[in-house]
Amino acid sequence: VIATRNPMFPETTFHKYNVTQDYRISRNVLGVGINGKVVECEQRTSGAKYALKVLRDSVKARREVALHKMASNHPHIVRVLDVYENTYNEVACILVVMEQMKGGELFTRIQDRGQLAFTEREAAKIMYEICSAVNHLHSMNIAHRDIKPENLLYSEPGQSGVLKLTDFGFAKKTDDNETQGLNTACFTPYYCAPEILGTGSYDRSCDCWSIGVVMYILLCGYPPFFSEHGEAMSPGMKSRIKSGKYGFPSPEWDSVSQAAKDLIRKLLRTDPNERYTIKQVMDHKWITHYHEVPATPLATVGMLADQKQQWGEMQEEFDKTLTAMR
Ligand SMILES: c1cc2nc(N[C@H]3CCCNC3)c3c(n2n1)NCC3
Repeated sequence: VIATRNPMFPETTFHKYNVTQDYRISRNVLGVGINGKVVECEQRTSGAKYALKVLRDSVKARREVALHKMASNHPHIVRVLDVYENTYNEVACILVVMEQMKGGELFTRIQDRGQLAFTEREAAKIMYEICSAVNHLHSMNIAHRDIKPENLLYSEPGQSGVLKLTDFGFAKKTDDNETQGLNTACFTPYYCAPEILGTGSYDRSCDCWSIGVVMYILLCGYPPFFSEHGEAMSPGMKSRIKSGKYGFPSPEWDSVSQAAKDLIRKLLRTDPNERYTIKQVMDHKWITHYHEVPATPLATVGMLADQKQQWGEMQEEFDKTLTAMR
């Protein structure tokens, strides 16, 4: 069957025939996102298991799928195998077949380590993997804009698992079209104020903020910004984020390296223009020389277990801040 060309995203072709011709869809729901659910499916020819995401057809769904598929040929981004445009109970749907992530979420994996200490060097390796995925996206002018713990999954349980980024529901192209428009012959950009030219990099900078928050949680087991008594996005929390108020409290941060704290300071800058770009992160020795980072045991495993009941609130606050930044 020939996959037809899709005018919306010329480089992405969606199969028009029914996904059930190629895959048996199981009832086993793997996960639920705000823009669709993920169920297990089995490829009929090979019997191999995959993850299927069902989205109602829309411009937003097509953008998500096109950007994810464009970016998915990276070792730390969930691979997209096939995309279908089907009608399902008379509703137009987009169905994405992806590799199935069977190793659970990043922080669940760390929490379940029990007695085996989680070290700063392991945190640095994890950050290197996440940053390489983000570097790949930003070099394609794609901003993910939803980098958070539940979108960082392991491919397999146990040591063979590879950490990957998923969920492109908020991703967007950042080569901002107005600059393209302004590059036409009649316009001489060098007289133009910077804010007119735009750099389209504000979206990318929210990915670097997320990286800073994930790195902070990896190193201590709790988030840098939290509201008093857990109410969602309290005024105090909003001003703290704007003021960038957070610390490296004793004793859990005392043994963390200066290089790690330096990188966090560069990522959790409230002014997006001052915040490190992913290029600068990939030049930071704590990331590129992660194998030389001290293997100091961290308080993370114990703290994640103690903060278990606050974890849901932390995720909600992460979401509220991402929403505010997008
Ligand atoms: C590929 C994609 C995917 N997404 C998943 N879950 C999503 C749900 C929405 C938030 N992000 C993660 C799960 C998976 N997979 N596998 N396996 C278990 C759960």
